[in-house]
Amino acid sequence: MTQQAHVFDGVPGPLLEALRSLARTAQLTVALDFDGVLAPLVDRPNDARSDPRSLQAISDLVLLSGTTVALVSGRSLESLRAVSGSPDGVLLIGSHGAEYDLGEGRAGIALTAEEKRALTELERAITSVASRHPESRVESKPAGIALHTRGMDPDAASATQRDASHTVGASVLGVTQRAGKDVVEFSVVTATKGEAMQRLRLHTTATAMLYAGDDVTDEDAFAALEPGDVSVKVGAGATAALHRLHGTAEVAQMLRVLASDRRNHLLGA
Ligand SMILES: O=P(O)(O)OC[C@H]1O[C@H](O[C@H]2O[C@H](CO)[C@@H](O)[C@H](O)[C@H]2O)[C@H](O)[C@@H](O)[C@@H]1O
Repeated sequence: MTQQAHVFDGVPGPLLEALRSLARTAQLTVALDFDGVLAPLVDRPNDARSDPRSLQAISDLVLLSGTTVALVSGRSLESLRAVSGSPDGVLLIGSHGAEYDLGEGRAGIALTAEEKRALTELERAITSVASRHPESRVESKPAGIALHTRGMDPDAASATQRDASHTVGASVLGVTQRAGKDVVEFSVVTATKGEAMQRLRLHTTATAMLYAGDDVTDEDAFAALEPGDVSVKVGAGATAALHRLHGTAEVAQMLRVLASDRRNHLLGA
C-alpha cells in the first residue's frame, strides 16, 4: 500500500486508528484550540471564524451521549464566544485557562487588588509601546493584554516584541509573558492550558480526551494528556503531540471522522 493510501483526506492512517479507538471510550472529551485549529489565522482577531465543516462536526458530537466538546483558547471568553460560533452545549475556556464557562454559568476572573494594580500598569506600559510602534495592535483581556505584530515587517515586529518585553519587565511586577504566533502576551494571573485540561478531565469525568492545538501554549495541554488520550499538532513546529495535521481543513475532516466513529460505536455498528 502506498503512503497516499494511508491518508484519508489529509488525516494520516495512525491518527485514523487512534480516533477509532478513542471513539470507543466510555466518556469522551474533545478539546480544541480555536485560532489556527478551528479558524484559519487572519490579520485581525475579530475577523476570525470557525471552519463551518468543523462547526458541523462539533454540533454532531455534542448531541452524542457520553461526549463533551470544549474550546480551550488564549482569547478572552467574551472574544471566543463572539467569534467561534460554537453550538449550545460546547464548554468554553478562555485566557489560556484563566476563564471558564463549563455550562454552570461563566466563571469570571476575580482579580486581587494587587493584580488589578498590575493590570493597570501593564495597560499603561503596552499603550506606550504601541505608540512607539504604530503598526502593532493591542488586544485587551480581563487579566492581561496582547500586542499583535502580524503583517509587520519582521525586523519591526521583533523590535516591537523586544520593546514590549523590556518595558513591561522594567515597569510591572508579577506579570507572566507568553509568545504566540505574531503576538506577545502578558498576564497578571498564572494559568496554563495544561491546568485547563486537568480541570476539564475532572469536570467531564473523561475516560479519554483529544486535544488539538497549533501554538506554543498548546504544548502545556499536550503535556497534560495521559495514555489513551490523543494529541494533535496542527501545522509546523516542534511538538510533544503524537499526531500532526496540516491545517484547519484537515482538522474539520478529523472531527467528521471522529463524530462518525463515535456515532457508529454508540449505535453498536
Ligand atoms: O489559543 P488560541 O485560541 O489559538 O488563541 C491564541 C491567540 O489567538 C489569537 O491570535 C492569533 O490569531 C489571530 C487571528 O487569526 C491572529 O491575527 C494572530 O496573529 C494570532 O496570534 C488571539 O487574538 C489571541 O488573543 C490569542 O491568545
